[in-house]
Amino acid sequence: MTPVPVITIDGPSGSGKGTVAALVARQLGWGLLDSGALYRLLAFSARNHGVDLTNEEGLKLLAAHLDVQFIAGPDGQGQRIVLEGEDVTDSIRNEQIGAGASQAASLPAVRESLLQRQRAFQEAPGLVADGRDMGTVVFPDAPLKVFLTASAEERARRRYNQLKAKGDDVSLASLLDEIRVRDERDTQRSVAPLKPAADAIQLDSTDLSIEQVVERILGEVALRDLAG
Ligand SMILES: Nc1ncnc2c1ncn2[C@@H]1O[C@H](COP(=O)(O)OP(=O)(O)OP(=O)(O)O)[C@@H](O)[C@H]1O
Ligand SMILES: Nc1ccn([C@H]2C[C@H](O)[C@@H](COP(=O)(O)O)O2)c(=O)n1
Repeated sequence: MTPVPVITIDGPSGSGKGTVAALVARQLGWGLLDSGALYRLLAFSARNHGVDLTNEEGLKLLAAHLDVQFIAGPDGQGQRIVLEGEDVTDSIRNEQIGAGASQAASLPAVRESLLQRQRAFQEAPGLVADGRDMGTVVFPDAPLKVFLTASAEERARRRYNQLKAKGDDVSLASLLDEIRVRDERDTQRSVAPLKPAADAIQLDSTDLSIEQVVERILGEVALRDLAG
């Protein structure tokens, strides 16, 4: 039987993975895995349940029992994320939860605990999965792997514009610092560090628009005849 095709999009924070993955998935009519959301949900849940982000055993248990639903939005709208019956889609999108997610994600037992949950997203007709280790660990046999980057300055600028548009009070300099700290932790951890898979296509989006990145990826899909 032909395996369900997976496109993996890995890269550092703010490179545009989530935005591009959602657009590619929508264009192909495939499912979407926002793996970073799982680590964010864990950090959010840990805060709610009073579990310290260094408590590996406690986080492992929490990860194994995360009561979460990803609900596809109506056409043209993003998916909603529901944790223990509460819509937390927006509450998990801030730099504090992002930093907590990065901290929890450095613990081997936490990653192991979330592995099967991520692989269960591989359903017909196909899956677009974004994160840090989609191509290296979670879906090593994916027929198309993309490693999406952009300069730290450009990523901080994108994040600044995104948060400003939401009405958040943010500073470009501190966002750049946070991005650098997160890059350092995500690339230097001992398990599943952020790095391109040996067979990944590397795409620097610093000077590309979102539409150009999506087009490049869809071009690779067509080259490999993945969409049937
Ligand atoms: N090529 C691009 N040009 C300009 N802006 C972009 C580009 N790609 C993404 N953006 C914008 O940058 C912001 C961050 O993008 P996104 O959330 O997709 O990044 P990410 O890599 O998924 O980050 P994280 O890993 O922290 O979730 C969004 O506001 C998005 O619209
Ligand atoms: N596959 C993944 C996805 C995410 N993480 C960690 C590291 C990130 O800093 C944090 C938040 O992810 P984001 O939502 O910003 O993509 O979660 C990881 O280790 N592996």
